[in-house]
Amino acid sequence: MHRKDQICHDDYQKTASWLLSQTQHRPKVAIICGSGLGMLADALKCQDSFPYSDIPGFPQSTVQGHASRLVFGELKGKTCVCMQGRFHMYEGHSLCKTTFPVRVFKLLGVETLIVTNAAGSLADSYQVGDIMIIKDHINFPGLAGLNPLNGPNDDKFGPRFPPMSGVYGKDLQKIAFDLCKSMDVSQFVQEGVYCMVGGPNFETIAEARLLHRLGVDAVGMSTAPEVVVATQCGMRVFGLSLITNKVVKSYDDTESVNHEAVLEVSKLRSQMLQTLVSQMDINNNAV
Ligand SMILES: O=P(O)(O)O[C@@H]1C[C@H](O)[C@@H](CO)O1
Ligand SMILES: Nc1nc2[nH]cnc2c(=O)[nH]1
Repeated sequence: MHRKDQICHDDYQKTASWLLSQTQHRPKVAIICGSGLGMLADALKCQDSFPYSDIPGFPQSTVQGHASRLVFGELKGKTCVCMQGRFHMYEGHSLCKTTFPVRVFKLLGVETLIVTNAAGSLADSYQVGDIMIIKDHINFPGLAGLNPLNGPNDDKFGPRFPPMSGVYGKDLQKIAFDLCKSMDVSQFVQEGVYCMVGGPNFETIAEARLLHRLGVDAVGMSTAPEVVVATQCGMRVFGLSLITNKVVKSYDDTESVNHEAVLEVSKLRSQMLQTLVSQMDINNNAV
């Protein structure tokens, strides 16, 4: 029995079949664009694009800075599909809806998922504008029982109890580091642990201190559910956080973060991120 908010295999298949009937592209790589990072899709050649409102079964994005389009195209010889706008739990979507596109991508034949997000830094050494290569995540909603894999397991997508160690592929991280060196931007590049919180409010100072003590380098409101679902169905995952602000950890600090500032920094660094993602040699499996 499926609960009302659960989605069955046929629902994913219907959306995938519709997309396959509308485009000749057969993507192997999917890219999810974080807040203000939608221009990553601009690098795609021979584009076919679909507003989410035209795609059967697709959720709608409600957040400023997230255009609602799925863009197919070629990137450095790879066929890609790019989400210009993701879905967040705080928008009121169930986690199944939030991650709906990832399973659709699996049915399209996608093998690698690239996730990007805007995040606030806890690590003292990070600067606004840095790019953090995600080496692992803490899924706070997941630890509290809010998991997109809850409910009856669909074995066609993967096992009931998928392991989550080594989720972010070391090979792809190394490719990214090497590329950053050759682009001469290593000084802006970090490697760290991303933590998803539910949002939509930003952190209190006590929460920020807690996350810092837990070893979190950057905090945001997305990504982990998508990565969990992609991992369960056997995709390789690579993740990037753009550090849009430093999370306030001191009661003496009078600064505070807001979404407009997040979008502003995203705009400033989106070109570098676009170059990095578009130049990554995903097919190179060298570790
Ligand atoms: O979609 P992402 O994770 O990039 O969006 C972040 C988290 C919130 O949605 C928003 C806060 O400004 O940016
Ligand atoms: N939770 C959270 N999400 C963010 N997204 C961008 N910056 C932040 C932040 O400081 N905290």
